[in-house]
Amino acid sequence: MIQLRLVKPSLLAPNVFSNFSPKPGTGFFLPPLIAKCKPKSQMSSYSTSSSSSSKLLFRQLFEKESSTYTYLLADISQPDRPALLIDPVDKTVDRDLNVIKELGLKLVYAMNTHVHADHVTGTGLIKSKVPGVKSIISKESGSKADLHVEHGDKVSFGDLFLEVRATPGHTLGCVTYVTGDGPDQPQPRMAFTGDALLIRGCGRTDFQGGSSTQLYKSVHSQIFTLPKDTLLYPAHDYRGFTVSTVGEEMQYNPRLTKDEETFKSIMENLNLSYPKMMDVAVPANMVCGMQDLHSKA
Ligand SMILES: N[C@@H](CCC(=O)N[C@@H](CSS)C(=O)NCC(=O)O)C(=O)O
Repeated sequence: MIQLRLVKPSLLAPNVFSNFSPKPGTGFFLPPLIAKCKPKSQMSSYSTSSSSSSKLLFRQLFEKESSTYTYLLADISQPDRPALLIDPVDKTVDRDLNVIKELGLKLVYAMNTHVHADHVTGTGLIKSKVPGVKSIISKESGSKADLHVEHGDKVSFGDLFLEVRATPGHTLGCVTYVTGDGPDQPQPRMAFTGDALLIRGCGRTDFQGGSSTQLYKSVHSQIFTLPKDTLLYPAHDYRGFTVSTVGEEMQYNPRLTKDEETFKSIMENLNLSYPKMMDVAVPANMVCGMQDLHSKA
């Protein structure tokens, strides 16, 4: 297995938006499937067709109580068909694990885009049911997990990989996972935006270290700089949308197409009530769904 070089986390610039590339510094080695990469900004024409790669198996799964999307990705060109889940929900873990079994996949990672406030992550349950699966969340989230990622890291599964882009604003530790840029990676690219960017909307910024200024800057610098045909897959949708593109949201997003001051005013006046599950979900998600295990320890 190839060992990939990492930049020491402490050497990364605190403001990732002024300079996307990780700063050069002393390298060290971490678990081999997570490494630093340097994304390229590209522009191209866009369409709404789905992404294709002979290697990628992709499923979008839905949990209806919290209107959450969970994403399953696997490299089916590999004999062991390594797979990962992005934003699994505790209530739908059995369904998701059953699909993984039916498709003959080997689940390697259960990842979160951020500390969710409206539902409990499925990561903890998955780990208790499938030995060997590693939980992943951003270091910036302050949450406990097996592996912590930072802006610029790369999460590999088989020949495919996801690039980590910091997209704070909904919470401080929000990240967007973007499929790789390169030969054999899915085209168009796919971005799993968590609650940073929703289809024709965005995540609220009124709790958990949220900031409308940060959200505006991070979406513009880390998502809207992706190729326009990049497919956008959010963590939630409340109106029945399933997918969008960078080009579409740059043109039609009713919040993020505005100037920064107007955006801030929109966000200050959303008047949303707090998520019903917030008091249960946040503490559980700060330990990546391992609350029962930790309380018994
Ligand atoms: N009613 C739901 C919570 C709805 C909500 O607040 N959604 C969040 C993402 S989950 S924390 C959000 O950012 N919404 C933005 C928007 O514009 O709707 C519940 O009680 O769980």
